[in-house]
Amino acid sequence: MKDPRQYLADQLALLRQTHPLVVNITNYVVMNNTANALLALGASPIMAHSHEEMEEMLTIAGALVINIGTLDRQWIARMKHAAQLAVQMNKPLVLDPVGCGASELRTHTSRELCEIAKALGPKFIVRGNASEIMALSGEIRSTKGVDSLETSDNALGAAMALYRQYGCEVVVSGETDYVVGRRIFTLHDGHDIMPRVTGMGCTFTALTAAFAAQPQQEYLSPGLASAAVMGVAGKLAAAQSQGPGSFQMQMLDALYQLTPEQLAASVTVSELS
Ligand SMILES: Nc1ncnc2c1ncn2[C@@H]1O[C@H](COP(=O)(O)OP(=O)(O)OP(=O)(O)O)[C@@H](O)[C@H]1O
Ligand SMILES: Cc1ncsc1CCO
Ligand SMILES: [Mg+2]
Repeated sequence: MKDPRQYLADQLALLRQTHPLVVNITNYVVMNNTANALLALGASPIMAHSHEEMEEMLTIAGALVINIGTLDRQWIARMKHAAQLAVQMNKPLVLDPVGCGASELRTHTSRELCEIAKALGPKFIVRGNASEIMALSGEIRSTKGVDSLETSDNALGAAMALYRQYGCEVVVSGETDYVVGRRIFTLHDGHDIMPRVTGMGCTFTALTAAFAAQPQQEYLSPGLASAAVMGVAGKLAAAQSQGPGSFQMQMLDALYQLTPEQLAASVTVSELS
């Protein structure tokens, strides 16, 4: 990869030209927020989950999000079907294992989806908070819910284990974001108000899919691009906000206003050697 900053600027500029379509199977809590975040950044969302239309959806889409946030038996069947189609059609898939570790159902379903999606290799990406990534890898058995009890620093080993097991890029969010693939990057942007707004992680996941939908380059790290965008937009939005309510609104505006130059200049990224 050329300089990661140049890569990030190019990725954002490309997204603004191509408006990639992202199909989202996601949870009831965040459907509206994530659709708006994708639009604000310059991508195009569609929320769809029925068996009958999934093949057509993936034909026109650049990538698929599977977010297990409000799963049940029927949704799980839809998620597995969509994941199988994504593999057959070689479409990038980003999994958000929301609440993995909070129930056996969530942990088991996340692992089943990983088993299906691993055939995609680096076109499969897992984005979760530290607790979710540690539970998915088996490093911890249970978690409190959808919010992380662990720091992302503690999840680096689990992320590396998942990368080895499934060949996927693994993105761990938190005060430090870790992007673990063939190379490992850390980012120190964002703001501590972000975990006080529901669905910021789900937005991170959806934006990851928007970058995954971009035409391939020499080395593509959709998680690096989305981590940078979330972090820099988060910093800018927090500076304009009084609390979680105004932050949500400011975040959409920041995603909309963010320029490739600003992204490259403001991101705090380094590579672990
Ligand atoms: N303490 C923090 N300081 C700075 N940024 C943070 C902090 N905690 C989280 N973030 C940022 O907030 C965003 C969401 O990460 P988080 O780990 O809260 O996701 P999550 O737990 O999956 O969220 P949700 O399930 O509500 O969607 C990321 O962009 C991350 O970098
Ligand atoms: C709060 C919550 N519960 C299930 S999904 C979700 C959105 C944030 O992950
Ligand atoms: Mg989450």
